[in-house]
Amino acid sequence: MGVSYRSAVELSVRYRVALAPGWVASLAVVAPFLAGVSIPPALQYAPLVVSAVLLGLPHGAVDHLAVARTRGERPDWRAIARVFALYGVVGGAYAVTWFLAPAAAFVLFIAVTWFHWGQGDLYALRALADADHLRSLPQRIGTVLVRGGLPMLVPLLAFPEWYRRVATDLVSLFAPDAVAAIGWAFRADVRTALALAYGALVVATLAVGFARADARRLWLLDAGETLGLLAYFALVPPVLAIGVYFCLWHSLRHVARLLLVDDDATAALQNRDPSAALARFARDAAPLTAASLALLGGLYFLVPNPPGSVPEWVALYLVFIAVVTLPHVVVVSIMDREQGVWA
Ligand SMILES: CC1=C(/C=C/C(C)=C/C=C/C(C)=C/C=O)C(C)(C)CCC1
Ligand SMILES: [Fe+2]
Repeated sequence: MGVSYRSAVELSVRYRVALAPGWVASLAVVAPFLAGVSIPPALQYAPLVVSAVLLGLPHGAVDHLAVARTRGERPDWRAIARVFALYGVVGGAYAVTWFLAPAAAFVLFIAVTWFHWGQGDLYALRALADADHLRSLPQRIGTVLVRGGLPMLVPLLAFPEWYRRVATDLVSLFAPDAVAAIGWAFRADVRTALALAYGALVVATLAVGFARADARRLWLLDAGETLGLLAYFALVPPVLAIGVYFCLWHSLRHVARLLLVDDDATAALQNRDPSAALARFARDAAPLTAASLALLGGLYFLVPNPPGSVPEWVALYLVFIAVVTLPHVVVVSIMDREQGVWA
């Protein structure tokens, strides 16, 4: 079975709306670093802050409508209630885990994001770019691990001290000493072993894809994105790199996916009116984005060591993102199954 999607929307529109902005943004962000210009650390937090209202947080705020729409149904209150229950149970349990075992919760956050951002790119390659070289399940698993490893592993290899600082900021909201439990991850021998294993996976996955590709152009797109992001995450400090990637790569691609399961938004895209399609998304996402920000405010009062600086507020925001990402991954995995992304 092949992946199912709305081929009704032309490839050029899918490229322009979903894929090109991420390419342009990552090139624009990497350029100053190649030129040796440094960006003040305070400014590096800006994209993550912006992601709370633009694309980032909102991309998950349509989950309550997404499963029904993917199945070609109108979301009724039962469908919506099921997703709310999922968020309450899975997100609630994970929130409790942050209080009880923050270091373990952090490691789980990295692992879940690794999978989730990889799965997003698998969909984008197959359904948005029409790539045909990922023919077997092992290739798809390899691609998910490679794509998710770009934002989650490459920064650990290239900027271990930044990575440790952010990990410390998150864990310290709950227990300042607990970060010692993940000190092993920053050791040179561990990072070298991870780099070798990951490098081998990248080469193997791209090589098998090359051998199986009918359309070399689309394999080139995959290889170009992979190696381009590898350079991007190796050169741009991670808070900035991940902030931009989160909004304009992962979230934008997922928003495009949501537009393609919404009949009215799809019609707008067919009419080459992406603004009308995005306006529909904004309307759908606004209520739960606002509710999420209120919950984030509530979390401030619950953590043992509330934030007092921008990095600490961003850490609190990331903990909140972690909690909502776990149920979000369940929703996206159901969409994957319905759309045959892995099949
Ligand atoms: C900011 C940052 C990090 C983590 C970011 C994560 C894990 C973000 C996850 C966002 C999600 C899951 C969004 C939903 O789709 C690292 C890697 C510790 C390195 C230092 C900078
Ligand atoms: Fe997502």
